[in-house]
Amino acid sequence: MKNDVNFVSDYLDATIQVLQDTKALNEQILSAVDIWKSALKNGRKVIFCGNGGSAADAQHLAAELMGRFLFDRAPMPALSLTVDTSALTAIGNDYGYENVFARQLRGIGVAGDVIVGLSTSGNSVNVVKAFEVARELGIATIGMTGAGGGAMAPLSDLLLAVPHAQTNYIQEAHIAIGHMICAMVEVQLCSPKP
Ligand SMILES: O=C(CO)[C@@H](O)[C@H](O)[C@H](O)[C@H](O)COP(=O)(O)O
Ligand SMILES: [Zn+2]
Repeated sequence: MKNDVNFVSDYLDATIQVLQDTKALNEQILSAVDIWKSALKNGRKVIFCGNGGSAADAQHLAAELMGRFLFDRAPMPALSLTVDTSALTAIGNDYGYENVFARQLRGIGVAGDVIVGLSTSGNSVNVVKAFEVARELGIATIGMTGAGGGAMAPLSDLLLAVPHAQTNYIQEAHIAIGHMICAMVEVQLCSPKP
């Protein structure tokens, strides 16, 4: 790979292809915008979770809403369940890693919130368990996954399944989708501060 002169070009071609194929999710992405907007308009919040690179994406997207995306405006309530190392280690240690998101969601989630679970396989058990709790509490579930959606598919009110099977390419499409949703929610819900 070190001497593969085509690697960069081939990699980017593959990324571009996955992003092209992600256009097939147009309707679902617009539906996600409506779900986020409706939660935020009702004073509810957008909650994110995921593992590894998807944990980074979860935090990244929550920060776009709490901070700013394209322009200065009021903060939108959002958080990621991946950020509190004390909660993650205590819950992981005492109740098992599979419960790290579900237990936090049970603690802070209320009906009308929305949870966005990012998992390229769709099979990360801690995200699946969070979706089960969300269903119990009346929290809308948006799954951001790879092709098929795995175990999250039947638990997702809305599934954004990037049509690819390889984690890195799926993650690259996830962050593009997340950014698009943030942009549309911000423009449709907020006025720029004068
Ligand atoms: O970022 C990457 C790979 O690009 C890794 O950290 C990756 O997120 C981890 O292996 C995750 O545990 C994968 O979990 P998931 O996407 O199947 O839920
Ligand atoms: Zn990664």
